[in-house]
Amino acid sequence: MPFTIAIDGPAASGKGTLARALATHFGFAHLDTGLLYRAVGAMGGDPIDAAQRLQPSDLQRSDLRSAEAGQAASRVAAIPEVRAALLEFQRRFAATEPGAVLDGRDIGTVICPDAEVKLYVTASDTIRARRRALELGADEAQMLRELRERDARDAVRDVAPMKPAADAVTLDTSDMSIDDAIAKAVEIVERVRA
Ligand SMILES: Nc1ncnc2c1ncn2[C@@H]1O[C@H](COP(=O)(O)OP(=O)(O)O)[C@@H](O)[C@H]1O
Ligand SMILES: Nc1ccn([C@@H]2O[C@H](COP(=O)(O)OP(=O)(O)O)[C@@H](O)[C@H]2O)c(=O)n1
Repeated sequence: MPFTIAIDGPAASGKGTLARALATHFGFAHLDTGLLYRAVGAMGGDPIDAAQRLQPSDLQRSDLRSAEAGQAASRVAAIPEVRAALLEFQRRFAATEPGAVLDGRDIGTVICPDAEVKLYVTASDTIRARRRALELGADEAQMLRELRERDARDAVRDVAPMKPAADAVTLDTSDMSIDDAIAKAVEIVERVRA
């Protein structure tokens, strides 16, 4: 039986950091599902067509981490046909790996509703903006506006909106160092695996 860890939460809350650390700690495979939407947004043209033609090599583009790519991702992510085109790949990843960590917005609610562990990672928007500004070398106030706009769009869309699954454990990392957050996440997973 595969063991799946679902990690959701708003932009720059620390999902990817925790997902990578958990994958390393437990020897699991990791899928950053945001990259799929970022790649579709960056491909240009008709987003539905882009999602249907998406190849693993499209995820290797070097421009996917930018704030602009994040905004473009959030716009194409609201299109139901784009989400439908990406769903099977994500589910298959979780089902075929003996242990898998997926991070995104709808992993615990839509992609892997039966995941053994569901984390909803949050932090205050000002702290998230500061972290992302530091990461990208960008202006903090601009990052705050960008994150708020993207979170609002992700939370209100009709299909697979960003929200915690009913059975998710919320981890607020506002006052946690990266090491503290990783230790807490490992502890939550270990409690389930025991
Ligand atoms: N607990 C934390 N304390 C300080 N910085 C953090 C923490 N968690 C993550 N970061 C940093 O914040 C930025 C965003 O984290 P990331 O894991 O990419 O978030 P997400 O995947 O949710 O967008 C990265 O630069 C990361 O190193
Ligand atoms: N499972 C997912 C993952 C990302 N996304 C969309 O893709 C965008 C980029 O996601 P991301 O996880 O790479 O963004 P960050 O949280 O790293 O800033 C999000 O703002 C969402 O609109 C989604 O809708 N569903």
